[in-house]
Amino acid sequence: MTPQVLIRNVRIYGEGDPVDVLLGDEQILAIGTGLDAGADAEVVDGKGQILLPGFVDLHTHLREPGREDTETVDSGSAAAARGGYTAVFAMANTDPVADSVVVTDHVWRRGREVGLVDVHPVGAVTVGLEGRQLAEMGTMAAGVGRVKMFSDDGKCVHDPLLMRRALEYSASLGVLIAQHAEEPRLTVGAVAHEGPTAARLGLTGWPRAAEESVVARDALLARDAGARVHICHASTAGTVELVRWARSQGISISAEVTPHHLLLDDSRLESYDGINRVNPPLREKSDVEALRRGLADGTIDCVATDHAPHAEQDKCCEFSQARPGMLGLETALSIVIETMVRPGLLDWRGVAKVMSERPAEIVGLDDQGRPIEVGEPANLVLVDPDTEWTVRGRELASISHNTPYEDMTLPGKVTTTVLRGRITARDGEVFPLTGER
Ligand SMILES: NC(=O)N[C@@H](CC(=O)O)C(=O)O
Ligand SMILES: [Zn+2]
Ligand SMILES: [Zn+2]
Repeated sequence: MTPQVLIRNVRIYGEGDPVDVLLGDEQILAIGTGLDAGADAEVVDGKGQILLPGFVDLHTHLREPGREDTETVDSGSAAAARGGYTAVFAMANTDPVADSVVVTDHVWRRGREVGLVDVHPVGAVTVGLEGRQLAEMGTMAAGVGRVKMFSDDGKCVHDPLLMRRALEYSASLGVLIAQHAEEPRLTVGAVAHEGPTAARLGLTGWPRAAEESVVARDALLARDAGARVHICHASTAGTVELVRWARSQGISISAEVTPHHLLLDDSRLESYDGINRVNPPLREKSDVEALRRGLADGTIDCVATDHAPHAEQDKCCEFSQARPGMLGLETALSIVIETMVRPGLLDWRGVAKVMSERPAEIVGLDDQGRPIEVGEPANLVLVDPDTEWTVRGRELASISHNTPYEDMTLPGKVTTTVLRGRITARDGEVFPLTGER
């Protein structure tokens, strides 16, 4: 049995008067004032803080197996717990690729052993992410890891016939296909957003149409297959418009935006620092604005980090040689506060929606993103909205340090994360089930 946790004087969703919340045995036991806990209960002072459902990340790269020098299930889980996450989806572009139940079950088991966050493996859509042959989605879905989401992320499933078949299978299996929308013929050698900045800097451009053409195509394929499609890391104003249109047609489409696409634009590239290289690339201010508005009005369903750890030698090199990707798990909430809450585009209910409820719904997790009520699973995060902190890559829990926010002072901090009634992170310290960190 999990020892009880009593959170005192906290405002649920940042609304109403402060209350006490008693957690025990995986569930919320009581909500009220002046609650009493057992003698061995852990008491957390929630004064001035906000209680939200634990965050769910549909897009995380944990690099295990294959690049354990850059991140592992262990280190990535620590980053997730510190960032307020209670569930993450670990992308399939590992080495070996997660295109078989052996790999997906391994990732799931490692996650359970570490116990800091529920690590849900994402299965590859095609064998080896090569885009030629469908992977055994059904076998992965039936494994102990119960794969619920499939993606070739890192690469686009660009063959329309294969994508169509994948969508058809996914509909019958009841799983989700997440597409990295990138028409590869339009992005040969591309390293930066195609626009005035890339032209001036002499960087090969990645046009918006490379993303948007695949979003449009996949919306139509999903319509015809009677399937759902999820768009990874939406980065352009046009993608927001296309998702809006598709939904108005009754098409089952969902989309995520990353924190970095909500905050940063391609003016960052002036320094030629590889830290700013990411797929899809940082776009223009007008795209950032459209993505924020799209997230605020629900056209974009959720925030997903695309946490992409890379080794120093793979980032600290010529811009065009740098690997694309940025850390995101520990900074996501602060970026959402900075870009959405502070400007008045989202309230705390809205944060709960885009960081927890919608992602859980999209992928069909029934124990996450739940209302904060008695009897519901105790997967929760406690947030101090009034504090500020300065990001230092070396102080993050990830093995890699490639944060684009180095030395930036950001608002808001996760103080405590609770998974099934057990504290997984508190004031930056993490509490794994295994002692081998
Ligand atoms: N986002 C990135 O720039 N990189 C991701 C792959 C991906 O999400 O496309 C990675 O695996 O490093
Ligand atoms: Zn991607
Ligand atoms: Zn990714």
